[in-house]
Amino acid sequence: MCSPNAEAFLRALPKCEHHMHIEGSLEPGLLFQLAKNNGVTLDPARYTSIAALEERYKNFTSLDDFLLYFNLAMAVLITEDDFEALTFAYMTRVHADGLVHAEIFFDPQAHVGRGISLSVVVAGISKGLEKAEAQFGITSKLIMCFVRHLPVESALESVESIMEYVKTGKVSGLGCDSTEKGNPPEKYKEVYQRARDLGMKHLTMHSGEEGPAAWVRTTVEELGITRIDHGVRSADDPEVLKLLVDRNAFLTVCPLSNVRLRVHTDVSESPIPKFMAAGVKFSINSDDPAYFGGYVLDNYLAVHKAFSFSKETWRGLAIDSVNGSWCDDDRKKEILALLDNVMAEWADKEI
Ligand code: HPA
Ligand SMILES: [Zn+2]
Repeated sequence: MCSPNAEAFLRALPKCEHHMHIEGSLEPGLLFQLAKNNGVTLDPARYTSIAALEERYKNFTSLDDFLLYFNLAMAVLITEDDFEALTFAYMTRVHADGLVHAEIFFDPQAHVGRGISLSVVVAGISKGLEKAEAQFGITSKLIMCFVRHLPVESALESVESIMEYVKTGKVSGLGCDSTEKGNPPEKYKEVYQRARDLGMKHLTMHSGEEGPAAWVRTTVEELGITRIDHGVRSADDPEVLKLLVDRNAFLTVCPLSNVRLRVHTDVSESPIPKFMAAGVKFSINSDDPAYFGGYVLDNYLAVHKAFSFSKETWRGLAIDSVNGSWCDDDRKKEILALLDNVMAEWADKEI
């Protein structure tokens, strides 16, 4: 347990989230509601009740076991309003957690492949983000991910089709997710190169979640990508940690996800202290909050419970999180000013 003061401090700390799949914020309640609204029949063996589904989510055996549920559930997302509702529900929830900036993934291929047009998906998510900025002041960026379980050709098509939304500013970056085992990063060199050629500026990649530290090395050295989603397996190789520091790389770490997907058995096994000792920069994120037992603050609390950081340490992590963001310098300054205010308010209080 965290003390009430620690919880209040971590809630107040201005937080940025860089690793959250919007489809992974689809709570069982909204899932059943949208299935009903849209007349979607869910597999009755898997989707019996909210409680049963929540129990099943506590027993994922691997990334692929989770991905089965993650991909099945998307069937209920049909209309622009569905995507807007999903996005706004997430933003409302994290506003209460003290999130001030969100960089959000979505998987275009997963939607286009089942007949939902890209324009519907992007318009719905964008509306949810715009409404949240107007109402809560949370700034955001939208990042498309291509999925590793489909052929490279499909990823190339997906990157090409997203460019019209990059040009209008609705989409800001490219990531890569889904099954890691059997899909080493070098397989996707061409996809990232195409994105660069087309003018995509912000690049990130899920790497070193289940795959080895050597794949994080490849991601950095051969693909030239220095934002790494997860990257926790880097801690297995001190040379890779050194490479991450030398290249000023940034990891988006997801502690509760790593426990639910059995990367570690407990948050206390997270390599976060190793990253800090080595000087590797990272942020703390929820990944798929509806599936992994918590939103961004829950992840901060779990880290605090495991490692009992001081206020100053948390301040340093909050600064790294701001600096690792893809927002502009003015927004970074605003968030850092919020952080100064919080630190001043908490100057005389213990956590
Ligand atoms: O953590 C993840 N890893 C890979 N693919 C994913 N798709 C959603 N979340 C994840
Ligand atoms: Zn992820």
